[in-house]
Amino acid sequence: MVDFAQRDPMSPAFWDERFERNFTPWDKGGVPQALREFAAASAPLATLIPGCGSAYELAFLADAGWDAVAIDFSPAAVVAGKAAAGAHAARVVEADFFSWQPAQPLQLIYERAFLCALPRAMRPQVAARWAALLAPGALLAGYFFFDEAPKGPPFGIGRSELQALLEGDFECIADDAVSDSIPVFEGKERWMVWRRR
Ligand SMILES: C[S@@+](CC[C@H](N)C(=O)[O-])C[C@H]1O[C@@H](n2cnc3c(N)ncnc32)[C@H](O)[C@@H]1O
Repeated sequence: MVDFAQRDPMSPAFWDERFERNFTPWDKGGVPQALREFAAASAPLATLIPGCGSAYELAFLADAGWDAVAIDFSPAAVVAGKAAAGAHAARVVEADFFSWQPAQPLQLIYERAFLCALPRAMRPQVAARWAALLAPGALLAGYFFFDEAPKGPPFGIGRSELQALLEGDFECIADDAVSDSIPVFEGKERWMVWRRR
């Protein structure tokens, strides 16, 4: 019998199936360079990593003294994330981004391959949730995937579409080329930092 949940990226089963058969072409296998540089230049921030997958960034930030939590709604992703997090495994939590509530105010949401994992129609809801979770001055920082291919995931976005999506609630304060992309994102991703208005 066909399991339709496995064809819907809004369903945890879609992602479970990929983690369980080790088909994770978005997975960098480590911490990307621009995040390393951002963290080195910043005081520790209370950070959320939504749709964390393998969550390499969680241990990196926690080891540096950041109060970071990583969430994913796929149980198989959480298993992978906890394994990568080692001593910080308790900070990798099974939760849905759209209903999870922070225990304390967030200062940063880190984005990598989460926005592009969801159907294009979900973008206004993702942006609204980012805005709701961040107080004025807090940051949304990470990797944004620019592409026009209709099929996904990953579902790329256009530059003007991203601007229109975020400019009501966020101001872009960094927009940089990425030096260490993996093949699926090569030449099509930017490191961006957006500050909540
Ligand atoms: C393409 S993967 C990216 C994983 C990770 N951010 C990375 O860079 O490797 C997308 C992840 O988002 C998770 N996800 C999708 N929708 C979610 C939701 N509503 N709440 C929490 N996690 C979600 C999936 O389970 C999957 O692990």
